[in-house]
Amino acid sequence: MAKRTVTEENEPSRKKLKTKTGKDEKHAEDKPSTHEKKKKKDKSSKTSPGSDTPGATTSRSEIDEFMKTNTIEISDPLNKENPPAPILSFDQLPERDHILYEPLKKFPAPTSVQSATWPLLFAGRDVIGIAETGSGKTLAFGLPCLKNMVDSKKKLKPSHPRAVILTPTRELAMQIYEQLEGYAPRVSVRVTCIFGGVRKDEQREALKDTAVVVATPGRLKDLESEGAINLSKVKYLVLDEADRMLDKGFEQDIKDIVAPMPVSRRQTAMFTATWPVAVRNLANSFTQDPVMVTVGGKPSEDPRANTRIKQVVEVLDGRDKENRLTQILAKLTKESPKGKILVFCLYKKEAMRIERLIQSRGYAVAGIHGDLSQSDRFKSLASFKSGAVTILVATDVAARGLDIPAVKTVVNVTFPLTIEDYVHRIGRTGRAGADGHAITLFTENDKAHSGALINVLKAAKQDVPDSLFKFGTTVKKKQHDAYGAFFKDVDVTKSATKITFDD
Ligand SMILES: Nc1ncnc2c1ncn2[C@@H]1O[C@H](COP(=O)(O)OP(=O)(O)OP(=O)(O)O)[C@@H](O)[C@H]1O
Repeated sequence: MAKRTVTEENEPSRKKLKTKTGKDEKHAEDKPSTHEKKKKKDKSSKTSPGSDTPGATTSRSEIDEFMKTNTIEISDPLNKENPPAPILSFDQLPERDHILYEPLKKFPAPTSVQSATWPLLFAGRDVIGIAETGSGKTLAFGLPCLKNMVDSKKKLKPSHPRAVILTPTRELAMQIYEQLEGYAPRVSVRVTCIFGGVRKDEQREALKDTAVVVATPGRLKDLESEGAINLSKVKYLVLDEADRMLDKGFEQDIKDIVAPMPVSRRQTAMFTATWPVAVRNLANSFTQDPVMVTVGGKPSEDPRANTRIKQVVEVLDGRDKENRLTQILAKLTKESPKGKILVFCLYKKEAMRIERLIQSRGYAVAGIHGDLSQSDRFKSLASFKSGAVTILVATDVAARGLDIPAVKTVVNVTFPLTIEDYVHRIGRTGRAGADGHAITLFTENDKAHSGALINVLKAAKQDVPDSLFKFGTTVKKKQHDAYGAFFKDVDVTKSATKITFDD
């Protein structure tokens, strides 16, 4: 794969991509033909309970009970009265004995989001899946992707992958790749992971013979524009962390990447834990008759945190933060010397300062932020994952999606830019059914977030400190177009020129 990652290289000269795809296909993206619509409609009726599909062997009352207990809502524009039923066990997967599913045996049952989205995705429907952090979304979109590749009768054309999974950070791309690699080789499906910050040579080579590409948008666009990859045969597209991918920072890149893959000829899956109003309309333009699946209640203005995470908010004077942080770390490490602690900062410079502070107190600590080289970012992550260091200081590049085993506590030294980022940050703990703990230091500077934070705390049945109420309960409308985690991952000591994202 292009985990075949290497060191820096010079920028090669870029060729304009010459493909057969052109205007006609772009038009097709806007307006699917009646025939194509009908095809998808047929697929939708196939998934109704009682038909020959996964889920069909469970009684309606069992399904209703399951959906109620797990607060699953499924809204299908093509089948409003009788939306497709979830599957309740791995036995109900299509071709249940398929070799692809064997590694699932290590899990007791599908998670709620897998139960609800698998019947839809296996049947070829577009899906927008919204479920709490750490709930198994990667396999929710990953397994149907691999099955789709297995079922594909056509021979793979060199450099023409059939599936693309887009994700905002390099670490996340690698993590998705690693999860898929637990399944793909069993069915001889080749998966390649590409992202920026490393050499392109091996990525170009790997792209020649791959069915599935897991990528960050910038590098994929780059390789596409130089002709190393042609996306016109893509029939399965995933936007992981979909709200992040559709906000202003990535929107244009995503549009450019999907342009050669008409919406009518591809299946699109979008997954996330947070679904801000700002991106919802845009999401519709990337999908065709998507089924909306929500686990844990309909998405509201305020995102929902995983309820197994105990959230503690401490309101304090900004000048006391560092002292308080060292007290917290002393207490946490005394209680649980091996317990992993993830410390979030907003700025790169701040993260470096806090890392130094923690180091000066004698702790083994690593850092991860946008100023580090890619290999240092991977090294930090690996040593935190393995437990070689128990404290990791990070900016929001690590807020989303990263599945680090047994993070005991998340500490927010500085509040993130958006309430969605808060939910993603604390979601690094309490994963896969475990309990978690998050401590947030909140100062007057963060008061614009008090209303939204109070709502998140209340919705997750957490205590709201009186001191937080004094900042007000109004929820401010998003003011900045570039909502999202990375906006402030810039060097604030330089005059700001360009906001950079992972590529
Ligand atoms: N059916 C299952 N039962 C138990 N654990 C599972 C199951 N499916 C996946 N997992 C595990 O749950 C953990 C979290 O999964 P994953 O990383 O896909 O979460 P996520 O929903 O994408 O989280 P986030 O919103 O933070 O990106 C992983 O370690 C994964 O192996």
